[in-house]
Amino acid sequence: MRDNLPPYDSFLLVSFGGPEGPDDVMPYLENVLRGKRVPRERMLEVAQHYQSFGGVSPINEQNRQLMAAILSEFRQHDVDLPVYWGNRNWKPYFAETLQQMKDDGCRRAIAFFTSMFSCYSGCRQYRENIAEAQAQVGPDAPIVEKVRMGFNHPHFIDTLADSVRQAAKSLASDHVADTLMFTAHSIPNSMADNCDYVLQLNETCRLVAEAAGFETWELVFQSRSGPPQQPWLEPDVCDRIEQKHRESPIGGLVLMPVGFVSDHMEVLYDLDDEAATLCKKLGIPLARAATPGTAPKFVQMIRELVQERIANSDQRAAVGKLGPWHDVCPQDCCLYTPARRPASAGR
Ligand SMILES: C=CC1=C(C)c2cc3[nH]c(cc4nc(cc5[nH]c(cc1n2)c(C)c5CCC(=O)O)C(CCC(=O)O)=C4C)c(C)c3C=C
Ligand SMILES: [Fe+2]
Ligand SMILES: [Fe+2]
Repeated sequence: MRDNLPPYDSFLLVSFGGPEGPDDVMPYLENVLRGKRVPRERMLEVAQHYQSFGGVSPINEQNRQLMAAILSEFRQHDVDLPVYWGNRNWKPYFAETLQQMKDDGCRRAIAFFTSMFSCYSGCRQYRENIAEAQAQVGPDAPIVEKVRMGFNHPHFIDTLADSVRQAAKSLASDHVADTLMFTAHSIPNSMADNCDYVLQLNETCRLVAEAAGFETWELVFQSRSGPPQQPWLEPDVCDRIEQKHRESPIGGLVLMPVGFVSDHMEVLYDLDDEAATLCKKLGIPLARAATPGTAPKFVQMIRELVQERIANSDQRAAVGKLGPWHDVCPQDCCLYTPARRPASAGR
């Protein structure tokens, strides 16, 4: 069956999407939270975060810039694929992008998801979304195959380590960066139980800390949205900063948003506003490390993940203990209870 597949003829950037004006905020959040157990008060609270930035999330502009950087990287390295972009929660939605790709004659795409760690939200849900979009477009919809997770790719580790070193340096003139905390999106424990999210995050943090010259580090979580009675991954970033500072005063804190590839609203609000306000109150010097954005090594990683897939190469760059992650997700990959429809298309 795989032997009869058409050659790869396109690249698809798969992302989350964000509102582009005040009227978009509520419909966007309704999309994000569909099927999720999140109290309405939390939804309204998050709506205020977006409204305080004029209702515009920077994520879409960041993805446009990432697309341009990927296209330029492809051109410089003879990767002859057109670049497309689709989102789960805002325009351009996957169905319109796949329709456009079909109209342009694309039959088989390689996809990069803007999630570096495996969980329902960052892996399986995207594959389900793509399968639904393919069903809408019809039998000639392009096949979509994702590249493997890049959490332990050497260029990703280098990108984050550069960023941690840079942040530590920005503190160094009058304060010593003695504390390194990595933050990732909290998820329900019941979601974390069925995937390798925490395993992969710990491995990335360990590798980045080592490369950046930190002997100790901690992984903490942010942007929790569940009801109080539902256990989500902890500790929360602000709780942990406060607790750690009480145990032994922090001389200088580097916060690295390891779980996010660009400075979107959850980074700007939960870290640059909330965590920064807390640090100011406690007198803790803080440097927030930059997310990858369009960093050249990050874009190079995306290009190399695409090339290894096209070449069907057995050379798979990966550092650390876990080895290169799977190209094709197994049937039960990143399941989330209550059980959902199997994601059989959008491999
Ligand atoms: C049950 C899990 C999650 C809920 C509920 C949730 C609510 C929620 N999320 C955002 C905005 C963003 N989330 C992003 C990433 C992200 N979200 C979850 C899980 C839940 N979010 C995970 C595991 C992740 C990381 C993996 C991924 O899908 O990317 C992002 C960043 C997306 C990106 O491409 O960088 C945003 C933005 C809101 C507003 C929200 C509602 C309260
Ligand atoms: Fe989220
Ligand atoms: Fe997966």
